[in-house]
Amino acid sequence: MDQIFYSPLNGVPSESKLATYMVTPQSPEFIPRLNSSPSFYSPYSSVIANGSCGSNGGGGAGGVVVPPIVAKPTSVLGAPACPSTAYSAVTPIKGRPLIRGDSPQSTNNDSPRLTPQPSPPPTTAIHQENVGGTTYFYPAAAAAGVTTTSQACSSSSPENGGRYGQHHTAAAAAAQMSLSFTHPGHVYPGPASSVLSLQPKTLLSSAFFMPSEMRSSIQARNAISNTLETGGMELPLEVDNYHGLCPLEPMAVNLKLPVPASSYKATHSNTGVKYFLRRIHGFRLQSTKCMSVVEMWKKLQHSNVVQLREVFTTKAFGDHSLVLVYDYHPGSQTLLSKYFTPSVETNGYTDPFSGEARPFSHKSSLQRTVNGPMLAENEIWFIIMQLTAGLRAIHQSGLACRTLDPTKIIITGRRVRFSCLGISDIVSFDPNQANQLAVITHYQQEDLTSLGKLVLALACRCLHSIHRDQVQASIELVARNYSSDLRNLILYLLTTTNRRAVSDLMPMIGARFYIQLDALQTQCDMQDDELAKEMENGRLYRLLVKLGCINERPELNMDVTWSETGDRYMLKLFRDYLFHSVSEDGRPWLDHAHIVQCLNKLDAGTMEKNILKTCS
Ligand SMILES: Nc1ncnc2c1ncn2[C@@H]1O[C@H](COP(=O)(O)OP(=O)(O)OP(=O)(O)O)[C@@H](O)[C@H]1O
Repeated sequence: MDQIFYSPLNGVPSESKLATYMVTPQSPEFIPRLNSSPSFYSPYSSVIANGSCGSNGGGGAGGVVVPPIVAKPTSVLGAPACPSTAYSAVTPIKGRPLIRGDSPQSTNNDSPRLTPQPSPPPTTAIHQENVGGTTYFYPAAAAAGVTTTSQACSSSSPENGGRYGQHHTAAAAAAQMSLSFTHPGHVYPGPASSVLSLQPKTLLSSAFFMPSEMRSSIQARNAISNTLETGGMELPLEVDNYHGLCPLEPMAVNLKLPVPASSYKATHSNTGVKYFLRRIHGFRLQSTKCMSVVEMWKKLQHSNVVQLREVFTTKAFGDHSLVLVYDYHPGSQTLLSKYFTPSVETNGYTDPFSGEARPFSHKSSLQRTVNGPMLAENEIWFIIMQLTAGLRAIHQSGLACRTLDPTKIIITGRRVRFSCLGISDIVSFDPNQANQLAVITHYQQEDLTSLGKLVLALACRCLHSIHRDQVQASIELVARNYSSDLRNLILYLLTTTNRRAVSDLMPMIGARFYIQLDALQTQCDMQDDELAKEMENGRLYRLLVKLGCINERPELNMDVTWSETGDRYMLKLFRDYLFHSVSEDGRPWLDHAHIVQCLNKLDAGTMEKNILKTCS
């Protein structure tokens, strides 16, 4: 529970138990107030009417309106003339299904449920009433409202021939035109029209929850992040400040790094945050001078770079190991596994006209790849843009990537990141090197050549395409299938006679940049909308937690401060109104919109009244 304390502002008497659970419209948080004076910004006035004896002409059910805030508990618990203890919030089920753009209210035109009404100005005048030993507090304005509503109630009583519940409630709603949500901003207003057109066909569930693809992808990432599979490897329980090591690759040998290495996911022992550890096997740090380079890498923050967090040496693995700690991005794939791994035959059928099986194929050997179809040009440019963005940040920091290889670039969803940066700088650090800058410039040029090879391999969807004797054929393939801009970019990067710079690639990307920017911003809009939805869901969840903690505590021996008696009994009635409503013929009446709407009203502290009928 959130421990938020407010200074007293209005005049609700401190004896009120309700004050303990008051939710302020300004900040609808649970306010535990033990041994402190009450502190409310404005009167809490969520109204729950209790069931009471009575009958109507229609179905033998009856109801009364009780004062706002609290009701007389004995009218339910000890109603002598009403043997039935069952009560129900009668709500018609005549509504049509909720469709996009509908508010839950609009589905039931003849529903007795109350519509949000304009709220009265905050008042500090409190009306106090003692009924049967229980003291009730409500704002003076509400007290007047009660009178009005009670009068409306009697005028539509069964004796007057009205259908008591519905007519009465409608009258109550009419009598409270001046009441409303104090904070209409606390309700998800539905998607913006700009987002609506981007979403797949509306499902009712999407009105409340995120799309199932988004949920399953987040769930998959979380599952990967939480896994503790060690793959049968004997690993130390703790390595420096990290525990829960899980290997991320079966073999402890890394082919693309200058030294044997292995990678793990691990949890930081103090913070519980997960990190990616790259262990360099059997490595002794010769000189601490290389720590200056480590510091430079640690400072480099970019959305296309996996950030280096720290470097330490350890003997926990039984040897002298160097461990580099990076940010962990669950669900990542290397570019190699995503784009250069042979696709699996799904049905056992092999196309006899593909690959080497067709010797006189018009296809070149480059095209006879089983890595999947050639990529759409936009996808290649999307990768180029992210790689050049990351590379630009690296080079501008006076560093070089040095491991620009498909196994050392990871892709998470649509995000591409350089991974394992700084390893080459540490393991091949030469303290005697006089001109470090000249060396870096050389490595930066090598980065650009490697980038050219990678783009060529991506365009041909084949790693063989960058072999010396294949390069010419590969570039012809690119010229045939893609724009001249892509071909020119590759040629520029592979022409090692000129001094190249990553910033020169920007004009070649040109207006494609705007396409990608548009795609990203559209994605941001959609995610923003989902966030708004989930924010409201989180608020409702907290509210339910609070209700759940208070409701149904018979073990507290009918203590008046608990829910079986006294003020908190109203919360139990409200819970039943939320979840246990039945239709007029006694069938369970389940409506998500009703629950959401009622919780929102509770949270906002509306002055509305609901009728609960006792079943005869
Ligand atoms: N920062 C990271 N967060 C999460 N997973 C990562 C991260 N960096 C790499 N990985 C994943 O860890 C696994 C191992 O990475 P590694 O760089 O060793 O790739 P590799 O293909 O095994 O390379 P090599 O052939 O050189 O061993 C890969 O599946 C990669 O997707």
